[in-house]
Amino acid sequence: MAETVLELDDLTVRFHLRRGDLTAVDGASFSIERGQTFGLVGESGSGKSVTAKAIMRLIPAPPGEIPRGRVLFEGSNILDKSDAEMRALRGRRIAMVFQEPMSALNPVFTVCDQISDALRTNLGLSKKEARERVVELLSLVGIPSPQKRLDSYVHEFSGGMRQRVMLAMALSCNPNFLIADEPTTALDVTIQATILELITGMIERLGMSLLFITHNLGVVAHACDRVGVMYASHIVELGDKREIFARPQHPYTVGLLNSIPRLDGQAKYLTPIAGSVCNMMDPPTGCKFHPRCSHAMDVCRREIPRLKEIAPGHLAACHLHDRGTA
Ligand SMILES: Nc1ncnc2c1ncn2[C@@H]1O[C@H](COP(=O)(O)OP(=O)(O)OP(=O)(O)O)[C@@H](O)[C@H]1O
Ligand code: NI
Repeated sequence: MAETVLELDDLTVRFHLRRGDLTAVDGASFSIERGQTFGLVGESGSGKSVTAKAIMRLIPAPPGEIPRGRVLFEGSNILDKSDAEMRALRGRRIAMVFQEPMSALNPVFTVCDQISDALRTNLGLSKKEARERVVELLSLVGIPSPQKRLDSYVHEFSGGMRQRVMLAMALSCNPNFLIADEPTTALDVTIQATILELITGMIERLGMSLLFITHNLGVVAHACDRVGVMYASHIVELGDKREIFARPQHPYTVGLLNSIPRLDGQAKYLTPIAGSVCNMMDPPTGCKFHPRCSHAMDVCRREIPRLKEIAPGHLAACHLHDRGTA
C-alpha cells in the first residue's frame, strides 16, 4: 500500500487585518503519497503559498491564525509541534524552494557560505566537508564548473542559476519532502521547463515527495501525479493528473485548461476565464466561483459546494454534480 507522507485535513488559515478578516485557506484537505508529485494549481491570491507556509509552520501569528485543521506529516500533526521540533524538521525532513529566490538568499554571503551554514548546523559537517558537499550539490542541480562558482555571490548568478542555488540549498540536508512554490514564474518558459524537469528528475532519483505550486496547469501536465485545483481559498477539484486533464469536473478547471498556452506551436485561440478573482476581503456568498461561472444556478449563490467524489479518487466541489446535471 502507498504510504501517506503529508495529509492536510480541513486546514483553515485566517488573517486578522485592520480592514477585516481574510480567510486565505478554507478547509483544505488532500494527501501526498511517498514518491508522489502533487501539483497545487490556481490563480494569484487563491491561497497556494499560504497553504505551503502553513505546512512549513511559517504563517506569521499575528496577523495569521489557524483556527481549524491538521497538517499530518509522517503521521504527526505539525501544528502541535514546538518551535524546537519544527526547527529540527525544517530543512532536514521538509524543505521549501520559495517563489522569490532573492528573498531566501542572503546577498552578503557567497553561495558556499549560504549552503554550508545549514550543512554545518544540521549535519555537523566540518568546514572542509561542507565545502565538498556544496560542490556536489551544485553539480547535482546542474551548475557548470561548481568549483569556480563556489565563492560567487548570488547577484552574480542569472535568474535560472539562482533557482538552482535555491534548489541545492533546499536539498542540502536530504529532506524527504520538498515544497516548490512557483519556482518558475519569474523565469522565461525554457528555463521553467528545464528547472521543473531537474526537480522532478531529482525527486524520482532521491525517492522524495514533492508539492509543486504553480498557476499554470500546463506546467503540471508534464510533472505531476496528482493535481489539486484551488480557487479563492477552496480546493475545488482533486484528482489524478490524467483524470483532471481528460475529464475536468469543475467549471473553473475547465476554464484553466482552456487558457493553457499551447507549447506545440499550433496556433490556437486561448480563452481566458471571464471576470477576475474575487476580493478575498469580501468574497461572494455560496460558491466563490459563481460570479464567473456560466453554469451558475440559484443554489450556487446560496451554498458553498462540498468536495465530493465523482469517480474513484476524483473529487470536485460543484453544485452541478449534486443535481445530476453535469
Ligand atoms: N502575511 C499575510 N498577511 C495578510 N494577508 C496575507 C498574508 N499572506 C497572504 N495573505 C493573503 O492571503 C491570500 C492568499 O495568498 P497566497 O499568497 O497564498 O496566494 P497564492 O495563491 O500563492 O498567489 P500567487 O500565485 O500570487 O503567489 C491573499 O489574499 C493574500 O493577500
Ligand atoms: Ni504564491
